[in-house]
Amino acid sequence: MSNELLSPAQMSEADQLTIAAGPLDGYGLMQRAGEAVATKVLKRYPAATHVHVLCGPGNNGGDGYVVARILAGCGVGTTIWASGTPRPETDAALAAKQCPLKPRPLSGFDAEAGSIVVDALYGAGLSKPLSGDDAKAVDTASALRLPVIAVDLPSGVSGASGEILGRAFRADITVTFARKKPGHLLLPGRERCGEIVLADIGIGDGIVAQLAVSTFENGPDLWLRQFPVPAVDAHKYKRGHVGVFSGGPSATGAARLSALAAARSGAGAVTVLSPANAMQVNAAHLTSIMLRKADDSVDIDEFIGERRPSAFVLGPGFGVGERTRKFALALLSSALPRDTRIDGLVFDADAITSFREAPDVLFEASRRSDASALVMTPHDGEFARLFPGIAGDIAASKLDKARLAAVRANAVIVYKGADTVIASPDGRAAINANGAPWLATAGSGDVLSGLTAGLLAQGMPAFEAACAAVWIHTEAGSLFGPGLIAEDLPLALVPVLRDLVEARTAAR
Ligand SMILES: NC(=O)C1=CN([C@@H]2O[C@H](COP(=O)(O)OP(=O)(O)OC[C@H]3O[C@@H](n4cnc5c(N)ncnc54)[C@H](OP(=O)(O)O)[C@@H]3O)[C@@H](O)[C@H]2O)[C@@H](O)CC1
Ligand SMILES: [K+]
Repeated sequence: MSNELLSPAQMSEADQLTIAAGPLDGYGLMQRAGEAVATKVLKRYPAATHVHVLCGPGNNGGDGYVVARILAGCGVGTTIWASGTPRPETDAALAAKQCPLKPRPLSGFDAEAGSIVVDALYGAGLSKPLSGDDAKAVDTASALRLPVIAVDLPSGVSGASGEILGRAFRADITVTFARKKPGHLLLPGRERCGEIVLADIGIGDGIVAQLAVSTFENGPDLWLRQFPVPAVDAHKYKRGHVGVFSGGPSATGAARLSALAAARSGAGAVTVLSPANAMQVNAAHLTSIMLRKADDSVDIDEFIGERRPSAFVLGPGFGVGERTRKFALALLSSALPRDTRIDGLVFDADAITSFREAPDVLFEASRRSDASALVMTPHDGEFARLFPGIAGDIAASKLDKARLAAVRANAVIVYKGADTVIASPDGRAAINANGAPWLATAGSGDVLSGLTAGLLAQGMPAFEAACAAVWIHTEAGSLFGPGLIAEDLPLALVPVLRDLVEARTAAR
């Protein structure tokens, strides 16, 4: 699997394991890294008049000296601008010695139009904010609008978190090695990477397998095997039944969007559970989707007992308050194995906000319930309401925060945004990078929660269902493009679902 994401510490471990296994040593890996970058420069910018290679004091700079040596050897006008000198007897020092070009101090960095910048200042070893000549070099490259190829990461971007330390280059291309790092996908880092090119430098899949990686880039590779494809003789109730709770008479649209998405996902039956006073409004807008009154927990119990639903959505348009808390807790206690078996619960929007004063009540109930059954889908504001301590931890990345929250809540957390992170209480996490700006529209989250419930109802495990729903949702948004409104989304899911079903069937 090549969708693993390696933290800088894991990358260095992979480096050490590869060296220990032979035949490549550290200098050999550096040669390969430099070759990969130089090849990209030559291919992508064959008409470049001059290449300026900015080299830092560590191994990222070492890669830079290799790039400069190769380019100069190919007859490309090349200048090295060095920020410090490599420590003696390191691979970087050897790479600098092997390079025939005399470095100039970075303080004097200047360039002419038509030239290219190779940023090899800092990569995995970035340890503090860029300052002084380094920061000035970022400003110069940006003011001159020069194309930038970054080695491993744009200098200034943290590979672990995607944070920008002080200043960072805005690369057109980032060439990274073996596997991507979380900082390539998390914002704001992702925006600084440009096109990301993954180069094989001799760190094999077997080496990566030894690292027991639990962070992934979200994509079908991660969950296609569990993606539901109905059997030929599938009865509608065998394909899962989703219950979606509706708000009052003036707040029913969100539930219907959610219900439509659940139906499109392939669930065999979907019921909108409506307060008595909103039954007429809902009835006027529903056709294939069923409708049932649900005013209190007795109604919920009856529905569960009679219709055996396999998943629920609670939250969209439902309202914040005591009634929502009661419904949420009733559903969680229904998910207990001694009671009716429910495959999945999706709590979104108001179901999350309703527990802002007492999140532990929710977490306790989820701990008592079937741990794998609950998926919560907070955006930034909702996340901060439910997990104020975690949200305020300035040392934690979005990836760390989602992971901590998943453990705290004993639930799969879909921490939404343009870089949605999905985290499971078992430690696995995925970052979604096929984000579409068109999805930032009212009601889009309601569609996501319905889609997630639809996949849960068809037996997909919670982490995989959440990852699949997020990916499908963003893919559909990208395909639809400009003009997208939430009403379009359930139908826009269809071509994405069709491709997945085909891929799944072909893989059988
Ligand atoms: N691992 C692999 O598989 C392979 C890795 N390879 C390459 O190695 C790179 C990692 O190398 P690396 O560990 O030497 O770190 P690197 O990014 O060069 O920086 C460390 C130096 O910079 C300094 N420094 C940091 N931030 C600073 C700042 N803001 N301002 C000023 N100084 C700062 C830091 O100082 P210190 O923190 O020690 O005070 C230290 O001296 C990796 O990205 C890839 O390109 C490839 O060769 C092949 C295989
Ligand atoms: K760099």
